[in-house]
Amino acid sequence: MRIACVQMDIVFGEPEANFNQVSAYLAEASRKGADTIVLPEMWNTGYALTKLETLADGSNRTVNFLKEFAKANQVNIVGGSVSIIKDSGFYNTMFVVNKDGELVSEYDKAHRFGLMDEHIHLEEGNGLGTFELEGVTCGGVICYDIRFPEWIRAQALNGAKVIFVPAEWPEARIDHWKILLQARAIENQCFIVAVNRVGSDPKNAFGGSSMVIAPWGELRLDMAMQEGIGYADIDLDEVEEVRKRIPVFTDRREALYSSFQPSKKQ
Ligand SMILES: O=C(O)CCC(=O)C(=O)O
Repeated sequence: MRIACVQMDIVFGEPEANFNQVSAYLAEASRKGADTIVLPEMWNTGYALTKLETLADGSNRTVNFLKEFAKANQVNIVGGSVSIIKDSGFYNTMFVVNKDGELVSEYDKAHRFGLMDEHIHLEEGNGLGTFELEGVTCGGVICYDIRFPEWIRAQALNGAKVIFVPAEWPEARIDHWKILLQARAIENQCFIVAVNRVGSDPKNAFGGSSMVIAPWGELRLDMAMQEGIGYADIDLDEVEEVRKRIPVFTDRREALYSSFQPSKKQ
């Protein structure tokens, strides 16, 4: 599977400019033979959370745009995430479409990041976010979600062999990003494809470092601060090889772990 990671700057609060940028990146990546193109988090609006009433997608625009491109160009798109409006409020949502232009996943970010006011402006998701792409079970989580190892583990236990992570991760904590992602790949013995943005918004400078990490933990792509598209070819047989070499999933002791769950506070 040839993966293309779109490490772009995002124009704060300007969906039109961002749709134009993403169109150009999708066209370039598909021209260069990508099977699966991955976008960053909240690429339509950036973190313009106080303006979501007017800016967030309430019309299926993003889904239709991704579906049409995917079908016309026979490419899978892990559509990063976008801000959208549903009946119950605003969400930070990842759409994934396959080469036939079918929507195979709609995942709402499960853990809201307080340092960036998500808990004030966004609703939290409750779905797991695993999906099939060309017969391979994949997972998707968004940015802050990677700080919750049990959440990524739940995807791996549900069969995910490749986990996609779109993000807007600040440069100030980019060491955490790199270490957490590598740990998530090693402990779950799966590929991690993580796409962060570059550039800045009024509150944060972002740290790039989009990466493809193999199930043994090696970096197959590290984009550092380079703006543009990075490519990596991944061989899914590696997942089985690593899982055979060190059979973590066979050796897990679920009953033991649950016997030590802390009792609820009164
Ligand atoms: O966990 C972090 O340090 C960054 C998380 C974040 O930026 C986000 O979830 O948008």
